[in-house]
Amino acid sequence: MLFGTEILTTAQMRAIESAAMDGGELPGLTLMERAGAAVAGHIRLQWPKPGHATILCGPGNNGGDGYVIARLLAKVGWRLRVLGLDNIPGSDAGDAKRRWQEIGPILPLTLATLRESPVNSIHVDAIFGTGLSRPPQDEIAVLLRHLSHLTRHENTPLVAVDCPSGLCMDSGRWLGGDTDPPSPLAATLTIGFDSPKPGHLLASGPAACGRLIIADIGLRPWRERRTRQADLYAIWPRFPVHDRRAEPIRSVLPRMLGKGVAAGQPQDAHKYRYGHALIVGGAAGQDGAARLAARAAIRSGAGLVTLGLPDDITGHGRQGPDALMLRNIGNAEALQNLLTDRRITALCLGPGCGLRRAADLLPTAMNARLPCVLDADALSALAQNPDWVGQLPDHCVLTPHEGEFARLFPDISRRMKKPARHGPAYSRIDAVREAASHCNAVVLLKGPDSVIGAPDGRAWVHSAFDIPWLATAGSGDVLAGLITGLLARDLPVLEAAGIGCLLHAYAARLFGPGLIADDLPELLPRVYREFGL
Ligand SMILES: NC(=O)C1=CN([C@@H]2O[C@H](COP(=O)(O)OP(=O)(O)OC[C@H]3O[C@@H](n4cnc5c(N)ncnc54)[C@H](O)[C@@H]3O)[C@@H](O)[C@H]2O)[C@@H](O)CC1
Ligand SMILES: Nc1ncnc2c1ncn2[C@@H]1O[C@H](COP(=O)(O)OP(=O)(O)O)[C@@H](O)[C@H]1O
Ligand SMILES: [K+]
Repeated sequence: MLFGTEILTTAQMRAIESAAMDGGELPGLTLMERAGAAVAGHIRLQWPKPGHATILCGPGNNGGDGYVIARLLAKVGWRLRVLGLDNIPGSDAGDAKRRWQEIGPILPLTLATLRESPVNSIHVDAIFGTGLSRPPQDEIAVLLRHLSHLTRHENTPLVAVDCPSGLCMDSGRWLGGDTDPPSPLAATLTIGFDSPKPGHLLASGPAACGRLIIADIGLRPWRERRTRQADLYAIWPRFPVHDRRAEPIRSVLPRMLGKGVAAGQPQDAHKYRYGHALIVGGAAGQDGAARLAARAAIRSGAGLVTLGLPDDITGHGRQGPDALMLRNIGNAEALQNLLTDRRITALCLGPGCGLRRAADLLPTAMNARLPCVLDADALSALAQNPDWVGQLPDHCVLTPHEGEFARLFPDISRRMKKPARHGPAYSRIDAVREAASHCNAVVLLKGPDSVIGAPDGRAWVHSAFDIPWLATAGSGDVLAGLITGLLARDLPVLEAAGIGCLLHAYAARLFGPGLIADDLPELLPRVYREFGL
């Protein structure tokens, strides 16, 4: 099942470009003209009145795009300063450069020439693209430092061609050497080509790119002709994509979430057909977390949801929807007894559980061999007992935030945090894939750039940089409950985690700032309506 927008690594992008060029069907210079024309077109949309532009052209094909942009803007009345370096003779970039030189001069790409640009000039960064493999050095490093200052502190508009220079497009991390620390650019607009790259969506990428647009340069036939199945998707693009590749997700959702005839369900369906989720929470004072999870589970469309709390608090007056069933789960034995009910189809352990209780209940929860979500304290209990990692049931989702991930997978986390000295740098996607394969479970590493990885290597990225208000106490508990509800409803495990992540963020997007976690489950019916369910 494929949906979302495919993310291409830089190596995959290069392979697709080569396939197009090698067949002679799409010469490199034509691709470069299309890339340059796409950027020039978006510059004109953003600034309809011709003004002044400073185009910074690097040594490779990214620089070649820059010369095309210069030529096309000059044609429609823009005033230009073009700064460039030597190009490899005979390259497409060399040809693009010569065509520009028939119109105007090229000044050296140095700090001194950059400083002479008029203050009202927009700047176009065509220095490095996906070919950057080591940290920028010497004169270019100095120039990028100044450009970083202009974009971050002087509000200089910057248009990045493919990506802001210095960013590793496989990880979204700035490449930095020992002597030249990274100079983070903050572009106004980034125009990427054909498909998003990991660097557009992860880590420092989104803040560096500003508004992201993915432009069509006619590579779709070669992208689709590949024999290997795609395994990396952006599941909710916050960027306009040139074609409608994101569309299928809308058609998959009704099938997965809808109930009744229209969704292909038998007409005699009853609540047990939609699953029974068990959410196990903790002691008084912390029981809110499990209550939030249970609310989300029942709003996921699960047929029944049971909230299991310790003996001492289930009797203390009810809170939350009356639709929830309450059970006393005082210890592992009580959990074991409850789990003999074969109608329970998924389990969530962790939110508000407390570490001791989570550690006490976790072996029993794992032994049930049910689809399950382990969150919060259950993850800490797992981190303290690394032997248990090998005993996780088949359909298991771990939902760590960065701190929990570091406790669970300290070596992987250290690799992810080591300074990025060369590309492709170790990314959140690499880390999650490694973790998922290590524990044979789906791992959802939460954050503004959530990555969901399956043990078979499939991975989905969800970008939530546009909704910082989702980072609010209890929102992770809601996510855990929502995923549990979807698992109870028999969604495959990667889909349950990914779609849970998507619906959760979509609810936050609908609500806007001021959101508290309690609002999220109540917004789910509106989210389903927006998806046409
Ligand atoms: N025909 C193609 O392959 C197309 C490429 N396009 C553009 O080309 C870009 C990729 O081009 P390239 O692969 O030439 O690479 P880039 O233009 O991104 O830059 C890499 C160039 O700089 C050198 N380099 C790498 N790191 C360096 C460093 N730290 N200091 C100094 N030099 C360094 C590399 O050896 C290479 O020559 C894309 O981002 C896109 O903008 C587009 O024109 C579409 C078509
Ligand atoms: N900066 C951010 N922007 C958008 N979403 C975020 C950001 N940081 C975290 N999130 C999301 O918010 C939720 C927080 O979960 P978690 O850290 O478990 O919080 P809690 O334990 O308080 O429930 C996750 O879904 C995560 O992906
Ligand atoms: K660039």
